[in-house]
Amino acid sequence: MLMKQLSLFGSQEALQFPEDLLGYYPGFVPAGESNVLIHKWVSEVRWRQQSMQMYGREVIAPRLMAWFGDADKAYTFSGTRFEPYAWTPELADLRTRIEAKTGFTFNSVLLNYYRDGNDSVAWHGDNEHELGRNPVIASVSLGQERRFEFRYRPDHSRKYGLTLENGSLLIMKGDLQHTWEHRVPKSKTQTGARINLTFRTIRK
Ligand SMILES: O=C(O)CCC(=O)C(=O)O
Ligand SMILES: [Fe+2]
Repeated sequence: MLMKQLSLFGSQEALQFPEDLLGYYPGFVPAGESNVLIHKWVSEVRWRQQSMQMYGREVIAPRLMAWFGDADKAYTFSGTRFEPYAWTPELADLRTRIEAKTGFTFNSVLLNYYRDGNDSVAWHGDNEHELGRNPVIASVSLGQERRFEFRYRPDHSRKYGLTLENGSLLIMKGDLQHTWEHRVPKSKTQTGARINLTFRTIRK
């Protein structure tokens, strides 16, 4: 499934993508449940639009964010400190299902709300100090499918992409965050709302 998904901007290089760094599980959240969760979270979550330091400049993040997790697990990225909201029953349930499926454990989750195709996340790696070396990140995507792209840090011309479908679970692991960057580019055609959840382990 992943091989089929990992289409390339170039050609036969797709074969060289280190697949042990990714796991992709389409349909992890059933469509009906996904719909209910999106509607609930769009209206109930206390979303924040962060301003953050990007390449030395203050920029407003082109999406909304919310951070949930164990009370003592604050998270700092791009110069902003996030104090977590407490786990909700739905988020705790999703976490349990991911842990059961993958065998990995998580103590926090970042929600990103992409209101339409103009919302995006720029090239970055989730290699913050709090996540430790070779973090495992479980990414659940709900709603509008969007393109998810990777580029190799030492050579930006090595790029790959996959489509994160409604209800899919993507596992990122190994040294992916240190050796590759990822992004969700803006889209003129994928205009619906999307919520992405990245389950993480804050080490402190
Ligand atoms: O929305 C996504 O699929 C990815 C979000 C992301 O990369 C992040 O929150 O670090
Ligand atoms: Fe990320």
